[in-house]
Amino acid sequence: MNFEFFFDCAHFFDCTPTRAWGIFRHGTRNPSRKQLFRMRTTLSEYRDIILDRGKLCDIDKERFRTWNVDVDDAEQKFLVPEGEMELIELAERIQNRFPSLFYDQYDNLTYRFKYTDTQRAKKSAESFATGLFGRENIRQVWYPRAESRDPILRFYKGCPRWKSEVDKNPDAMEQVRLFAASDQFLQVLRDLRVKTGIEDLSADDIHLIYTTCAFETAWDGRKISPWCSLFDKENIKVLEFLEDLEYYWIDGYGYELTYRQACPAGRNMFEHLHPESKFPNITLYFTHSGTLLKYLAFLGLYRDPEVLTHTSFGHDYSWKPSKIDTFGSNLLFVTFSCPEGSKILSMHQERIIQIPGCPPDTPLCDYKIFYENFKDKIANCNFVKDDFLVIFISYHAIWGLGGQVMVKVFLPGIKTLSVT
Ligand SMILES: O=C(O)[C@@H](COP(=O)(O)O)OP(=O)(O)O
Repeated sequence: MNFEFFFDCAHFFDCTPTRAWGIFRHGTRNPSRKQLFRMRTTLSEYRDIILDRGKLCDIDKERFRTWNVDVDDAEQKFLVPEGEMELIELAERIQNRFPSLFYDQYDNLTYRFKYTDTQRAKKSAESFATGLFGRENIRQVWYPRAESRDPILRFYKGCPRWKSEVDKNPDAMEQVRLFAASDQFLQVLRDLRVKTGIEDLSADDIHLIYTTCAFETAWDGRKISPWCSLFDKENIKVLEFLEDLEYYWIDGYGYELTYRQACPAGRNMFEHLHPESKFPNITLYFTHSGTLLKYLAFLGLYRDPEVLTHTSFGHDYSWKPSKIDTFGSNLLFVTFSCPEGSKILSMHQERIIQIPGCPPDTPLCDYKIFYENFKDKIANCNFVKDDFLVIFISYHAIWGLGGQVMVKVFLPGIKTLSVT
């Protein structure tokens, strides 16, 4: 069903929006220090070779002639002006859609913002607040202390089991390695070696060129990055697929542990969306790519019937991080009070989405049905953290009402955090 028709309706017939819970990736940022270093060294050297013997038209060569890296190391991964605008405008659009819920006056009983302990997430939260309340009013906004290993906003940072079994597990990259050895990828390598005139250009170099093209396009869509001119459409499809594959196996459906560990965030969502929740009406979290992807998989979104492997190239599939995990990616859930009970509206990238298990023919899902879909995952969300077994026992389990007792059991010698 096409839900666009409902898109501008803050009120669905007799329903009124009462609560919201949103999780956002920060906006467009600078590359990491390591990437900046490689851009300054490797790419500057390649720029000179391309100018000398690259097979490009004059206009593309001209772009290379004036190219340099203009980002200070001290600002690695910082939010850029474009990223601020993304969050300001996103907030304005959300407010326009739900004006009665997203008031333009801040008060800490209505709003709760939280960001991770990074400049880009903090600045994104502040930009979002600017969009809601206006630049002159944002000093009143209160933010809780940011945590580097926030158990909700960046749950995987505190999960050594995921780190060893998935993130650092060489097997998790097997499909990526196989695709990097495929004819399709080797063709990209050949194409780029001819265009650049660099005979020993490596797969790593191609990745660096591809991400530089992506960053420079994100910073200013009106400017053409010279590095993009090295690719044709087919090359881009191949490189996009390689990234999709990597994110699938590291941050998505490849391993169940990856998305099961998102259950504390899921529980938090229900605690805040419940119609009788005592938390502020609007909760907004500003975090990272890794969180958004794992949370999408926790929700069962963009799941393909077939496992994504190196042979899936050219097939139709939904797990596309270049669309579902862009800078400024957003997931927003809104509780509606309706005559027949409470309902949930789910939105991803500002479009209404259907959560698996919810009826396909209506944008609003009964709160009870919505909760039922996740009840088991939330009830079986047990973590071992440091020396303590931390068990969340939910009371009022029905409807996931926001109440729980945290029990810590001392377990000497156990240092892993795991989802059981
Ligand atoms: O912090 C970063 O470098 C990446 C990966 O973060 P994790 O998945 O490691 O949190 O996320 P981004 O900030 O771009 O959203």
